[in-house]
Amino acid sequence: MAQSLLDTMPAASTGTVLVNDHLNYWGGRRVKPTDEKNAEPVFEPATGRVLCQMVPCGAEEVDQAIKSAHTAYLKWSKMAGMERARIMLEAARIIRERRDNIAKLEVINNGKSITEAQVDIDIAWQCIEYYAGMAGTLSGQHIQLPGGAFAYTRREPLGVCVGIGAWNYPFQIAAWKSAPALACGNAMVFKPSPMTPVTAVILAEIYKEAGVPEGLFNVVQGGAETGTLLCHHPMVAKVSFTGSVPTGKKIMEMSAKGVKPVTLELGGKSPLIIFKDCEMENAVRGALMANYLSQGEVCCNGTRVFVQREIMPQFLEEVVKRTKAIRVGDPLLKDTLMGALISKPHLEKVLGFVAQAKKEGARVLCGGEPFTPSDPKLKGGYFMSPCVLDNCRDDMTCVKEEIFGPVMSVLPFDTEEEVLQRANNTTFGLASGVFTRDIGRAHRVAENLQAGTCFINNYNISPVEVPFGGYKMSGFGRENGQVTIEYYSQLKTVVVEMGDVDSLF
Ligand SMILES: NC(=O)C1=CN([C@@H]2O[C@H](COP(=O)(O)OP(=O)(O)OC[C@H]3O[C@@H](n4cnc5c(N)ncnc54)[C@H](O)[C@@H]3O)[C@@H](O)[C@H]2O)C=CC1
Ligand SMILES: C[N+](C)(C)CCCC(=O)O
Repeated sequence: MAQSLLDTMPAASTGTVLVNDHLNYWGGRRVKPTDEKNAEPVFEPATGRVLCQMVPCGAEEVDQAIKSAHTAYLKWSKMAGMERARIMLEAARIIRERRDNIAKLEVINNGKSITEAQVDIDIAWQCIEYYAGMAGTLSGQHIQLPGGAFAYTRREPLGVCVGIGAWNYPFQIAAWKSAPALACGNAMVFKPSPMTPVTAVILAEIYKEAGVPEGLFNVVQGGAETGTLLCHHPMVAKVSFTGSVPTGKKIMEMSAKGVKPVTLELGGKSPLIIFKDCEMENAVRGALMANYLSQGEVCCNGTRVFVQREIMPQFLEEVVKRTKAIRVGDPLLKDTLMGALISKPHLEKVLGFVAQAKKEGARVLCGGEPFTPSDPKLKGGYFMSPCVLDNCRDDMTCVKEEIFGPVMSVLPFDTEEEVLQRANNTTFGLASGVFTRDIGRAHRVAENLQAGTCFINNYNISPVEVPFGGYKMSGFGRENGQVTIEYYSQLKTVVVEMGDVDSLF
């Protein structure tokens, strides 16, 4: 069924698509929701039109999805790692083949530009390909003990893992969570954000087509209530979450009741530090990459841009010029660089941050206003012009809180010591960045920034080989990279005696 929805994508344009397929998926097929009276409309951000209905799953449905995952887990976990690898590689291949159609559907549901969505889908199949490569490498240690005795360790899967996703990278988040989980021999029940329910189901269908056992990757729809049911379910072994800090805390509390390990990818207010010896052209590009991907709705964005005072005028001039040139509009058009924000309330929240910043003394150098593209079909869309704020101070709301929109706050600094102290003066610690030509300084700053990632002379690139995750209240656990295998598996120690038992009794 979804294949037919994907097949209609080449002809699809903004404002034309309706999704009528069922959006739940378990037992290897799309499942009709039981209680349609709780349906919530899902909007196409670029037009404000209803795209589909999202019907939250109740306890019975969540239970069915988890049981279906458990049945698949029993088969999948016993397969050779190499066999799991082969199936995952096939899934990656199918995604690559349908990349443009999946990206289009992602744009229609999420509002980001097609160019970005294509990159997101590429990162998704690369992630699955990467962990396919690791599925055959799982191994333990052999430890020699006295008298010929020895021990060995085995890396074993956890069981049924739950993934709970945010709306900013709907397909990619589902891939980032499922790829390492599946590589290790786990099954997954994934709950997308209620605002972006459409593409995770496509991933479920692709895994099935590639040959995973029925039920290995399932999708349940819903919001907080459905998420709560997932976290409390006794057959769930682990929860991996991407979203806000307040929800992350709740996930951790709920998981604590069942002593379930959690991975939390939470918000940020990351610093980007630009020293006067930087290569200016690259620093400006980096600042744009750090703030405007996905309409600024990115957890690791470098939204506090610290610029050394001597180069501030030159930096601002260039950044403002480039920001004004960003073409906002129909996200399915190739030359659009910024699409629509996720929802009307979210757009209003972001504009509210800009109004508050003005009140607290910031100066708007450009943007920060609702934007209505000239195309009449886009007049109900959630667009705004990207914004640069100057005259910012560390105590302003726009500098302290995660805005999750295209709003860059620029702050002057004088010395390395001062900027490090100010950059670290936050409860968040997801990412950070530094632009300088002094390699000693670059690595010193990287060492001293309290964040899970530090980009030197770039920002917001995300190769799947590289671990990603937070310090402090930005969460813990990692996604991507080799290390993530440890977050989706557990270690068994087997101790082997070769002699007689030397009993103390
Ligand atoms: N770190 C990141 O990547 C993200 C950060 N955010 C931040 O969070 C703000 C609010 O966005 P939301 O989508 O409302 O984030 P959220 O953190 O409330 O939702 C994220 C996911 O958690 C689920 N959820 C919500 N309450 C739950 C509960 N009690 N138990 C289990 N699951 C639950 C949601 O349905 C969604 O799938 C944004 O404006 C932004 O500042 C949002 C999305 C992603
Ligand atoms: C892909 N990347 C690095 C720009 C963002 C991924 C993290 C997120 O979910 O916001």
